[in-house]
Amino acid sequence: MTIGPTLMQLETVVKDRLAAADAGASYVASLAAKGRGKIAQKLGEEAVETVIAALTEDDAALTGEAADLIFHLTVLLSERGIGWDAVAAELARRHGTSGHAEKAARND
Ligand SMILES: N=c1c2ncn([C@@H]3O[C@H](COP(=O)(O)OP(=O)(O)OP(=O)(O)O)[C@@H](O)[C@H]3O)c2ncn1[C@@H]1O[C@H](COP(=O)(O)O)[C@@H](O)[C@H]1O
Repeated sequence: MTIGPTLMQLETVVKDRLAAADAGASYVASLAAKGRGKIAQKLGEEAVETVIAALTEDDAALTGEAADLIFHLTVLLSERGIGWDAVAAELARRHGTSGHAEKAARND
């Protein structure tokens, strides 16, 4: 199992749900209907849960929280119109650049 195709499949489904006129039984559509702030809030909650799992829980729990985190990040990026291809391009641009050099380039 590789992450790339899985993320692209998820992104396709998420974009489809975001475009749906009727939220119906879709979690993605119902979350998006509450607004970008709510999606961002959920992402933040999942990030905290991931950190807690990393520090206090087993590998299975951490893996589950990581999946929740990436799912909600996919929803937020898609709602902003940003695809995983753009994130992949940014990571590829950084590849071979040391983290310190990258930080200096961003001047932070
Ligand atoms: N990967 C996921 C996924 N991961 C987590 N979740 C949902 O994310 C929600 C938030 O998790 P929480 O632990 O915070 O649970 P909660 O207390 O019910 O959430 P809130 O009431 O606080 O919003 C849960 O309802 C999970 O079911 C997901 N819902 C959907 N997907 C994918 O998105 C696709 C589209 O889903 P629908 O929009 O439901 O058709 C699906 O086919 C899946 O591939």
